[in-house]
Amino acid sequence: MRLMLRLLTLSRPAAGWLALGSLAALVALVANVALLAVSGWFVTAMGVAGTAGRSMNYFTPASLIRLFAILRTLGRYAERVITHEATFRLIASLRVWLFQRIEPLSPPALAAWRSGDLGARLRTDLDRLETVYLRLISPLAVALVGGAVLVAWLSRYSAPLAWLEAALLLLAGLLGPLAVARLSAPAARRQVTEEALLNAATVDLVQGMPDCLAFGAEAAQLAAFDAHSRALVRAQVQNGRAGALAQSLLMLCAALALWGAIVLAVPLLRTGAIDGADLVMLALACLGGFEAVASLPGALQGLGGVLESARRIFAIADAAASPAPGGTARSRSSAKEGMAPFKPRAFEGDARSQSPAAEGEAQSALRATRGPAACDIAASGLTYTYPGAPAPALRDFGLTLRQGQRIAITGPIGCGKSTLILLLTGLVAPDGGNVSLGGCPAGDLDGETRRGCFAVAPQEPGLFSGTIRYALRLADREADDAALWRALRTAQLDQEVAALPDGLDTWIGEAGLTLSGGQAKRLSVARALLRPAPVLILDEPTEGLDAAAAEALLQAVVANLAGRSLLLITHGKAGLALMDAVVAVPGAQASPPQTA
Ligand SMILES: Nc1ncnc2c1ncn2[C@@H]1O[C@H](COP(=O)(O)OP(=O)(O)OP(=O)(O)O)[C@@H](O)[C@H]1O
Repeated sequence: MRLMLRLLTLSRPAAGWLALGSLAALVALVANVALLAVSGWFVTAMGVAGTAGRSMNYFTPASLIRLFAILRTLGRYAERVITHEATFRLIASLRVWLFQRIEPLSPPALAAWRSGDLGARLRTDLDRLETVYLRLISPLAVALVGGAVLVAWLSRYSAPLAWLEAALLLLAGLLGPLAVARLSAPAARRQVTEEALLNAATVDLVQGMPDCLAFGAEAAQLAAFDAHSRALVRAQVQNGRAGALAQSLLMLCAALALWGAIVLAVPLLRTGAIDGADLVMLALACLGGFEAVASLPGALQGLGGVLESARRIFAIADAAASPAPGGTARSRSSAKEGMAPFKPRAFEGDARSQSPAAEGEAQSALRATRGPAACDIAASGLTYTYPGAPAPALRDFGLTLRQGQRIAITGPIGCGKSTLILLLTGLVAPDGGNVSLGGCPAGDLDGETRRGCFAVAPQEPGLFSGTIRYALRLADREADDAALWRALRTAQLDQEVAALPDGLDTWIGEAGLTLSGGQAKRLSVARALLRPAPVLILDEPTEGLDAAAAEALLQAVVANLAGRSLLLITHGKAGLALMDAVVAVPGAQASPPQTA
């Protein structure tokens, strides 16, 4: 019930449209029942009049039939257009709502969800909510009002007939389907879960295919896939049976209503309270009334699955809203209440990088556009443990990086160097310690402002399916081709891109699969260079490059920093001589600080 109320609350923006669509559906329903009843009455009355050799006014019923036929068509058209439009808009906005809710989930929190399962929640589960709005709420309202109107009209002729119709409508449209839905709820829930599992297994299978083949594990993977597929089919069959049962009950009740109407109306005919044409009209109206509840069995039967989808959607939305373990959930709002919004100082440059030699092309490009803001970083006592991890990934770490400084972070594998990036950029909240950016406590900044301080080339480059131009413009949508080529040149990738037949328009495939590891890395570096942020963070940018290429890349990057700070995370020796200091993460052997 709570889930249903939350779903109804979410539909509030489209409530007006859904009400209008329901009104159109009501008009179509009433017109249809009236059309059936009046047609039956008219044909019978004409037959009786013809047999008796009497004349009758057929203009009025013929006009009514035409009117009801037009109203039915218009009503159905309007109902389809309005409710579908409203529902699709609602689902689209719900998708954005959910995306905005999960966006602040830090990468480690999102890593707990399988990507296929996340996709299923964002797509299939959300789409399934359409059933609630389109096939349940609106039809239920129409059935209640339309059924009440019909029963009230029938009661003018015969109270028992009205009661019988009401009882059968209730049984076929509500009680029966609810009972069937209750019986089939476990299967409905299983269907949703199995669909999601199959989705996740499909993604895993496709993404991990090369490894499966390499290790000869494809049979085991396919067996798991097959098991989910069979479980899904079993759940679908059970649901199909339950649906057939509810539909059969509906048809049985409609037939009973027809026969009940005849049985109850015959005595009225005998007493002269109604004539033969009225009897046919009442019987057909009773039968036609079942259109009001025709869609409810299917909708109610799917309710278990819909509620399961809603539960899955709210589970992930609530996970994003609840505080991260040991810290607060990342802020989605702009500055917190009462806090002054972060205003980065205008960038004035750094003496070390202001020499004409050091002032590269990137600097002039950045000055021509927005120019970086200054952002001194001061971090102290940073400690973070990943959810479920037995020990902190980073413990009591401190760092000071003045605007324009270049610092290398070194340390052994797994000592928390990449975790430091997540903590600085606010993608995870520290369990302990503080970060200040531009003299402002980082916790007071909204996510966008905070992330705006950094341009990051992560250890695992996140490249979308698209062209090289598309990948680069993710960092700066306004960057022209000249700027893209400058960034590629600094990242030592321009010659390789220029040699491609399509150049910047070369398609790099899903996750940059058509690129080598080193090329993907350098593309990610070029992308970070394009972002006009005051702090550049490069996580193992030289991985996969030989010593000379690694040195050349870092020399070019440093020459084109244009006053930006550089945080270089590295295992290697390349570029260390260009740094102002080398900081070892606790636990690692500290290298003596070096000056450029
Ligand atoms: N999402 C995660 N969930 C749980 N533990 C994680 C997660 N990401 C990293 N870790 C763990 O945290 C520790 C620090 O990881 P991190 O990637 O920060 O190390 P690193 O110093 O960058 O390693 P490398 O030198 O291999 O790049 C490691 O022990 C790692 O296994």
